[in-house]
Amino acid sequence: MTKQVYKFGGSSLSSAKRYHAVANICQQLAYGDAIVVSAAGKTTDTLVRLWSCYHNQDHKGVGEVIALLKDHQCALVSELLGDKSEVYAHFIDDINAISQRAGCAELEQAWLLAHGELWSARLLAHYLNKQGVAATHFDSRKLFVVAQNNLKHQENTARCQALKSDQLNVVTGFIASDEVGNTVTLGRNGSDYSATLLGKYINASSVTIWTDTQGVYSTDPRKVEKAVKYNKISQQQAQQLARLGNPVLHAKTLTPLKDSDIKLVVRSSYDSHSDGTQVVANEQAKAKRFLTTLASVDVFQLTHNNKDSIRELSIILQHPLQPLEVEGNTLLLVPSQFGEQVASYYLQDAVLIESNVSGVAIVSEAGSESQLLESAKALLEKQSMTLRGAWSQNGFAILLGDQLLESDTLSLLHEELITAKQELAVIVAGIGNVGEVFLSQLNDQLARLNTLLPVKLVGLLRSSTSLLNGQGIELATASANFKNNAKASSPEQIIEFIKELDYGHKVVIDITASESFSKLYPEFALHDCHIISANKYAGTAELNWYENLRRLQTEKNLLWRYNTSVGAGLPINFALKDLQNSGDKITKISGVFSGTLSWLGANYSLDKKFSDLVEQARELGFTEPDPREDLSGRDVQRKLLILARELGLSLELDDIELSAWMPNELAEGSWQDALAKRELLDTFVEELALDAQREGNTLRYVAELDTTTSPITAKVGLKAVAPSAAVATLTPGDNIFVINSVWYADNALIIQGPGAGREVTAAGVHSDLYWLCHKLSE
Ligand SMILES: Nc1ncnc2c1ncn2[C@@H]1O[C@H](COP(=O)(O)OP(=O)(O)O)[C@@H](O)[C@H]1O
Ligand SMILES: N[C@@H](CC(=O)OP(=O)(O)O)C(=O)O
Repeated sequence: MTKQVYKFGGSSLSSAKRYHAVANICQQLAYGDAIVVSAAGKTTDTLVRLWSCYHNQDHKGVGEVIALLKDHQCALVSELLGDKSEVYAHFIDDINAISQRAGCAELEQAWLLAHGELWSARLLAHYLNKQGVAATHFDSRKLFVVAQNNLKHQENTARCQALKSDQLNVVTGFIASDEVGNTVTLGRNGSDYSATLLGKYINASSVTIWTDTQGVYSTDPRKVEKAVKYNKISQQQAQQLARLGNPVLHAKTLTPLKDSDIKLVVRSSYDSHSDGTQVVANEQAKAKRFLTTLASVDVFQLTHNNKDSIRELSIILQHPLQPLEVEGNTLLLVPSQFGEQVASYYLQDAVLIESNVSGVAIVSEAGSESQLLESAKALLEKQSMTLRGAWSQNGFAILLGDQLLESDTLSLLHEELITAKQELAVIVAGIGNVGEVFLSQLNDQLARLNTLLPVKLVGLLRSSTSLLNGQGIELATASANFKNNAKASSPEQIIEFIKELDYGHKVVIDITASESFSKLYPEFALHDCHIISANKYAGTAELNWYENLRRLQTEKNLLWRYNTSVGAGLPINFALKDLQNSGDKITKISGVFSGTLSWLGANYSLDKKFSDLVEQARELGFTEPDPREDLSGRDVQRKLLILARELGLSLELDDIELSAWMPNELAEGSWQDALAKRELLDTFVEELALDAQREGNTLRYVAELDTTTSPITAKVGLKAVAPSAAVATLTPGDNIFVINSVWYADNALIIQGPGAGREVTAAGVHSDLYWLCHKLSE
């Protein structure tokens, strides 16, 4: 049976709530799997502080830090297992042992630091037991032995056979032992390395690193809001990032995976449903760009490039070192904490040229490093940063100065050097009427879009067939290509395709009118896909579903544009958003929201039979094949709901009062059946029109939303209006949106024009796509 390894970092175990979330993930695992844990939250940092107080003989400090550790762990254990539990008692014994050793100068650093992981493994295993899951905790000092700085792989593989196949195995990360049983650590952040080592030792099929971000991003998403999550990154770039000190993966994580088929994935324990980032073989991922900060490094110049010495020093420090070849010189960048060790290792063979400097590294596709370095230099100099060193080499560039880079400087660099290169993959669903026109316009639009960011069409979908090509589909021949090469495809296949797309950004453009397709939107969001929809179903779906989708999109920084779902190309949603963003408060929206009903309203008069007019409209292609879909008013009701939700109102479709432009008796059977009873329709309309005429009014099919009434008025139906009213003087077929707000109180803002039609709708979708590209490139 194939086994899997799951590693939960400190960020995933920082509180009782987080342990609970981790336990929920573990519930899904199979017995025999291994779970590698780090110390909870910042426990290792606290233990390092304790060591430093002890080392400096700061007895008061020792007491204070021990109290801190006690507070944190006791709270965790009490909340999860109670203070009468075996784990609680064991922890108290441990802390007493630490205090006692500190008191009699017998503390040993690695032994002390090991406690964070020991506490986590014990607590998680017992907490899983409490939840009915069989789990045992293992002290990895009994599994991983190191001799002269080298792991004894053969022996360790044999030792790891001790893991149980009928339980979950919770193993401490970060720690190992030497040949005589003394504790050693694998370096800060070393639990990632423990996880891949264990993966190798137990021949696991995958190792999943669970952390607090949804994967590996173009830069730290906590510092740069617009950081882009990558679905796939190459092992080479992951390694490069890690060597430069990026914390998302420890520098040695990839070493045990060399020449193995073990998959490596980074995922978020905060959002266990989302895909993470797969770290794949170099040829399976496009080269990406990354920014990573460097804090407190020393730069040494070596008198000669001795690769063996660098390798040996990396082993001693448990930190892979990255030599830089600059104009015939070899430079070595090391975290300042190792500066003294490096100096005493090399003695006269290395000269310290910069001490305690900070800055940034850019990891990029080969060939662009020197250009990126020059651009970054110019940007940083503009920010008044004095550079102490700037170098580039195959695959990366480094810029160092006196200060750590602030978020705004990082964001600027990210915007100028990283985002600009992210490609957008476009999948167009629905290539019928409007879709065809959209595609034919896309060719011309591409030049404009490409000035913002590179855009590539990768998928064309119809209801049950699709043409999918992650490398890109030639636009000029796309329609013919679809006709000849489209294959039957299920929603699952489409989702899988989207999941695997190796692009910085992805968007599904939904030009279908399919409710079942709209149900896939949450899946699109889970796979980091933006959405543009002309389709009205998702925007008017049941509130709970709709709000969950919105929440997911917000959490993942995803954009959803749906301007054409109301009023085709008319910029109605845009206008509402814009007014609200500029501080206005919209009080009322009313108007005629259907081209068909607009045409019928403008052309009807008492000297005509309404049913004849409807038939005429149907023959002209102005109605749906079954005109009752228009006459029911359901479509207008959906449009009003989309606008109401745009204003932040939590309404359901049925909260909007609906009266159809036909009597209920006509709803049954086919349109032909309804036509057989056409006099019912004619009388229904005639009576209402006569009533209106008596008051000097005329009939229009109107949608109305008024937020100033209590309760809110939201209704759709026929209304008698003055012949001079804006809704009555409309060009037949046009839509009109009448907006009242605090600023447009007495004199309404009116948006009017064709609210349907292939060209304007397709152009409206392009407007959304342009907006999306603009936003992504900002
Ligand atoms: N490019 C990046 N992608 C994702 N996270 C990053 C990146 N660069 C820096 N980070 C930071 O790495 C952190 C995860 O590393 P770490 O705190 O060591 O996690 P853990 O405790 O799970 O091992 C994230 O919280 C994030 O702030
Ligand atoms: N607890 C150790 C090891 C580790 O890997 O931690 P994390 O997985 O939280 O980065 C450290 O802080 O260095």
